[in-house]
Amino acid sequence: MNTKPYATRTAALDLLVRIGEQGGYSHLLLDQAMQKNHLNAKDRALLTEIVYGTLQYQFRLQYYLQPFVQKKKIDKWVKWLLYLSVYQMEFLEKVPDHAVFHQSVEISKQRGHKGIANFVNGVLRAIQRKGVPSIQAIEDPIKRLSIATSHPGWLVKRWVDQFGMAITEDMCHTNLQTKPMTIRTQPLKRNRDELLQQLERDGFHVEPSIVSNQGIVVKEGNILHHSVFQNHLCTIQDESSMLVAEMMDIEPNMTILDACSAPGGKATHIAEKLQDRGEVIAYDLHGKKAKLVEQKATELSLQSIHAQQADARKLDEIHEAESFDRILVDAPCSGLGVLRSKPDIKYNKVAEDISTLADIQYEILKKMTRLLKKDGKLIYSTCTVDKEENEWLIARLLQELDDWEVDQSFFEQLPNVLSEGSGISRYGIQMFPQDINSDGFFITRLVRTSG
Ligand SMILES: C[S@@+](CC[C@H](N)C(=O)[O-])C[C@H]1O[C@@H](n2cnc3c(N)ncnc32)[C@H](O)[C@@H]1O
Repeated sequence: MNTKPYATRTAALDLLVRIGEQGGYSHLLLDQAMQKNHLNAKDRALLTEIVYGTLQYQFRLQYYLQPFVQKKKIDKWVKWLLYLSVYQMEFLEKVPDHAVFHQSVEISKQRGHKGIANFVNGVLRAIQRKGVPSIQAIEDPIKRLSIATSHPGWLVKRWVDQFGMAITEDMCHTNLQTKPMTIRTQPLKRNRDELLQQLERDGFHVEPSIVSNQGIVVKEGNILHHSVFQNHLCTIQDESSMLVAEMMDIEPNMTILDACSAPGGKATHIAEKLQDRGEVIAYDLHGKKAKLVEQKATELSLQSIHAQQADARKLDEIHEAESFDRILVDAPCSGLGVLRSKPDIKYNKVAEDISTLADIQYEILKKMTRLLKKDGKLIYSTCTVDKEENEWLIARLLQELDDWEVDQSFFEQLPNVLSEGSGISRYGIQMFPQDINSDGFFITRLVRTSG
């Protein structure tokens, strides 16, 4: 008997219970499960699809199941087994219903008993017979969008209040789609044109990024298995994330502070922009994470990065005032711009988390103003879509510090494709995931007022 289908579905079920009930990180646990179960490439792809798909559509699956399960009390693992089964029936055309029934029943018997197997079988067959309930029948537009795209109601409402229905709708739907892999060349090792040509020759479908002259969008092909990735000629980075260092206006020989730097995606990009001449002083609150920055710098053969542990809120005790040409605060944030790769975030965050984070972001940013040279530039970024952590935070800071302003040349230097987008405000740019099919990010650049 081929046990592989059970191995993949059983692994998917274990992961979903762990992530869904205990709040584990989806990307880390998925990696571990793949290694532990020795799955081949096809099963890895199926496991990823089932785990991410079920997590992404959790609310919609719950809505689909509700009329069939009603108020019956079921174990958590049975709930997740039903979710992953209905996900396959509704979203995966290549998996036939009879295979889903068979595997779900077998898993129910192995993990529970015959009574559970009968229940699961009954629910799934009733869904096949009667069909799932209609989403269009939900009258309230916020609730309809929340269920259809499986985002918490409070978050949909918050986004609609802050950005309007059209942007929110687009964003929620984009959050369910996969995003192309993007890489950043290490230009001191290999220039982008050469890398593009090499990858094309090797059968990849690649395109140059429109926001970074080091970026490449990999439309087809698995870069993780290619020597250019394994030999660290490039690194994986989202395009919005690449835009941060692009907007720092960096020149060689500068002294740059990266206050919240782990795992080092932007610190290494900054060092590359410096042509590895100058200094990148990189900190992170966690010592172990600061080590990751060092490791990434070593992999990419960058000498100009010095990473250490420190709380960014106390850096004025370590460094003298006006020490840096550029300071980056890529702040700890709610991560609402990266829901495509980390779907668990949307279920775990609550509105109060945002206010707590905004206080920390404010404190870090304010401390940094002392450390910047008179003619320096302070860059603030988050991978989130929320005004309290972004525009309103900058507005609050500028109200308190009347000798600071948003650097107007920042807007002139934005790539054309973004310069007239809906996310531009006087406080910076809010990139939505749908803008260039990348992560949601906020970026701005502050300077002291002249005169
Ligand atoms: C968004 S991540 C930074 C990502 C990084 N810049 C990159 O591009 O790879 C935010 C980082 O801030 C760190 N952090 C959180 N609170 C901090 C604090 N008070 N001081 C310094 N770092 C902090 C977190 O550990 C986390 O690694």
